[in-house]
Amino acid sequence: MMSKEIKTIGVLTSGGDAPGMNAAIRAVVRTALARGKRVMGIRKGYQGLINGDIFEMDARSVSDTIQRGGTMLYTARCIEFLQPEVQQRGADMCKVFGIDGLVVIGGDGSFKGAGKLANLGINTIGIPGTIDLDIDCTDYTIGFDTAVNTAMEAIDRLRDTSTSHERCSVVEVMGRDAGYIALWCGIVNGAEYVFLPEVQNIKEEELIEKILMNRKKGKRHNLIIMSEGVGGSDELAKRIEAATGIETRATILGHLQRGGSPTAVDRMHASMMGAYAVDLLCKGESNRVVGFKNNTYVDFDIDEALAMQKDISSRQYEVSQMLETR
Ligand SMILES: Nc1ncnc2c1ncn2[C@@H]1O[C@H](COP(=O)(O)OP(=O)(O)OP(=O)(O)O)[C@@H](O)[C@H]1O
Ligand SMILES: O=P(O)(O)OC[C@H]1O[C@](O)(CO)[C@@H](O)[C@@H]1O
Ligand SMILES: [Mg+2]
Repeated sequence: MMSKEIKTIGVLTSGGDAPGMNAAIRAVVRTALARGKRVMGIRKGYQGLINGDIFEMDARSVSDTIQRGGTMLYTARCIEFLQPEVQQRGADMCKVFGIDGLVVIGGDGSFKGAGKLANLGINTIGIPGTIDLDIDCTDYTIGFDTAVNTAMEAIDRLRDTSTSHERCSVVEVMGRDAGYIALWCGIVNGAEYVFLPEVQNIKEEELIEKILMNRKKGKRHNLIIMSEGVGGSDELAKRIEAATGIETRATILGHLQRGGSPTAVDRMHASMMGAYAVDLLCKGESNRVVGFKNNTYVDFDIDEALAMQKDISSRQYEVSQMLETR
């Protein structure tokens, strides 16, 4: 059977924003126009889709956006979209606006929504846009590089003040279920200890012991990095201070990690993935997620991609432990 020819491509961003989403939107819009398609921008993720917050885009709509953080299409976590009747409303709204192909830029939750629309007859393609790096079918997710560099620079600054006061710092970085930002910062900021949601055997006594040993060795500063998913940085700081007598401060970096101008790495992956997604739609594909594996752009069935479970790199974790102060 001949696959239907896509005439109008919609694009939306969903879930947490990520630096590089604008570069991905720009690539979708300009590639689609280059392939002779109409493009419709959908504001506020699935919320805007069901509300019909949809407008036509041209090449100029994405001018001066490649260097900007956030998403020019806005984003949302639309809880209603978990309901089948609301998903049907989304598919109907696509038809009202003539959208027969849809690119969804977001994380794993957003891909579940895209899968539902694909089952309702809208050709959909997902592009991994999340600072969390928590999608297994791809080695890269748009936003991670910018976010981890932002966290690294912030932690370098904390080290200056912490060392001057001979304090211990507990820093909480983003990652609800995923420890990638924490693990990377553990290595690139030279932390004494990292707490990750993927590693359950937290040994607080070992950490206290290490801080006391470090003080004996003349070390003036200790850095402990914790993923948001582990949580409790304030309480941990209080327990460390009580057990060691060393002044300890907790800092939660929070949403500042999601903002800022995207790095070259993010702009490049976003541009390549955006173009790849449109080409998949032009080939009649649907229910696919774009990935970057072994230095090549690839695509996977959404359901297969969602069934894959991403774990942290055991080698990176091993190296982070080896490089801690001994
Ligand atoms: N099971 C589902 N069925 C339909 N839609 C879903 C489903 N799960 C999530 N979505 C839609 O996708 C949106 C974004 O999902 P979620 O909040 O999990 O973020 P995400 O895309 O995983 O991104 P990130 O984790 O980086 O913030 C949800 O608010 C909802 O609109
Ligand atoms: O912006 P919100 O809704 O507070 O979500 C925060 C979550 O989003 C993420 O930043 C991913 O987008 C997670 O690291 C974090 O747990
Ligand atoms: Mg997610």
